[in-house]
Parts: sequence; structure tokens; C-alpha cells
Amino acid sequence: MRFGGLVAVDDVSFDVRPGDVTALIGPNGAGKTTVFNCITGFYKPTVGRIALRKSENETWLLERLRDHQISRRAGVARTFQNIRLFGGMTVLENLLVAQHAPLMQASGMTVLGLLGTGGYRKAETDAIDKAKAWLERIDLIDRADDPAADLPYGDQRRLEIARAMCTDPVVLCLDEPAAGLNPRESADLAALLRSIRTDDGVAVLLIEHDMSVVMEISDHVVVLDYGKKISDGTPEAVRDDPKVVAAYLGVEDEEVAAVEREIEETGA
Ligand SMILES: Nc1ncnc2c1ncn2[C@@H]1O[C@H](COP(=O)(O)OP(=O)(O)OP(=O)(O)O)[C@@H](O)[C@H]1O
Repeated sequence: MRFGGLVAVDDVSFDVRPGDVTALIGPNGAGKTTVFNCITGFYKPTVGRIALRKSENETWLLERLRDHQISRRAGVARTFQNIRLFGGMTVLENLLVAQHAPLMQASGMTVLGLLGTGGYRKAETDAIDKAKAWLERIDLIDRADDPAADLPYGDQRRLEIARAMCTDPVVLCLDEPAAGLNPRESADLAALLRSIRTDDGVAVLLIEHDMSVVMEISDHVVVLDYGKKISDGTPEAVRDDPKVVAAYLGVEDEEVAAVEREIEETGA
């Protein structure tokens, strides 16, 4: 992805698998958000391919789709660094709004459809049931009728993730989900993400600066630095990779060998 003369993401390639949590990490300005923006269609990559393989015979090339097609048709959902709930709507309404597309489809896009047909009523009941099931899962069913803005910050974060999950995504992209959370809220978030990975079989891709969260919940970690991928593997392998340590410490390429020796000597 190029912005004028700046190559923000340079020949980066990695896989994200269903039932895995993949963390995208790297120092500030490494290109993480740009990768997210390319996957979710906010940017069109200058060159390259982003393939979503739904089955052997069904592959979606995301770089060819518009952003609403990526979310609605290909099944890629995202959350943002800053919470973007509808604060004045109730907690339940936030989860219903996420299901607007199937509801409108059931209405046949007509007023008669909205008023009359059993198809719409069934879709509406299904949407409410799904929203309630998610509120049970994130332990917010008792707050269903409260404005979303009244929830504590950690609950808003989990509601935002539940809202993304109400669109039945195959890939869930989370931009710094643990930012600003206290340790208890971080633990609740980690539990939710583990359950989404295991119970829903969704591919979770997250940008995260909190290394304890990354180490705890990721199956796979991809590290970017200056727009290039410098490491890719299990959390343990990446943590012990001298290139990653050097990138975070901000040392020059020539000093990587010295960092490597130091890691060996200290057994860190
Ligand atoms: N729309 C844009 N126009 C010009 N340059 C951009 C644009 N978006 C990002 N960049 C540049 O691309 C590079 C990568 O930025 P990006 O925001 O993707 O990094 P990041 O790893 O997400 O950083 P952070 O951890 O600070 O959020 C930076 O040099 C940034 O200034």
C-alpha cells in the first residue's frame, strides 16, 4: 500500500485461519492499521491480493470489492480503535442495527413487506433472539434496555464485539480491543475472544499493543516493522525472535546479532 512516495505496507503476506486468533503487532507506524484498512476495504491496496477462501470452490478477492460488500457479502467484520457504538440507542438496539441487512432483505425492501409478511416477522424474531443470545454471552442481558453510552468502558468494548458478531462474520478484525481496559476487563475480553475462536470457529485478527493479551490469547503472531513483515509464528517463537526484540527496542539492523547474543546469555 503506497501513499504518494511512502510505501506503508511492503509485500506483506500472511494467513489467518478459522478457529485461530492471529495478532498483528509492531511498533508505532509499522503499518498495522493500514493492513486492516486494506482488508476491510477502507483502502484499496496499490498492488497485491487479499483472498478470503470460504471453501475449496469459493474464494473472494477482497481487493476487488467495495467496503460494504466486504462486510455484508464476504463476511469480514471489524471494530475500531475508538469505540463506535450508537451511544443513545439501547444496548439491545445496537445489536439489532447490526442485523439491518438481513431484516431489510426479508422485507423485500417494501413497506408492505415490513407491515405484512410473515417473512419479515420471522426475521425480526430471529434478530431479537440472536441479539439476546449475545447479550447472555457477554453478561449484559440485564442492561439490554439501557443506553449503550451508560455502560462501563470494558462492557462497551465487548458489546461492540458482540455487535460485529451479529453480522455472522467469517473473519473478525479487532483494532486494539484491549486498549484502556483494566486487568479484570482485559480478562473478560480474553475469555470472550477465546469463546469466539472456539465456539464460533471465526478467524480473529487483532491489532494489539498489550503484549500480555497477545501472549495469552493468540495462536499466531505476525510482526510488522517499517511496513515489512519481520516475524511470523507462535507467540513464543515471536517473543524470542531477536529481530522482534530489536524492532521494539529500536536498535539498528547491525545490532540484531548483539541482541540475539544477549537473549541467549540471559535465557530471556
Ligand atoms: N492515509 C494515509 N496517508 C498517508 N500516509 C499514511 C496514511 N495512513 C497511514 N499512513 C502512513 O503509513 C505508515 C503506517 O501507518 P499505520 O497507521 O498503518 O501504522 P500502525 O502500525 O497502525 O501504527 P500505530 O501503532 O501507531 O497505530 C505511517 O508512516 C503512516 O504515517
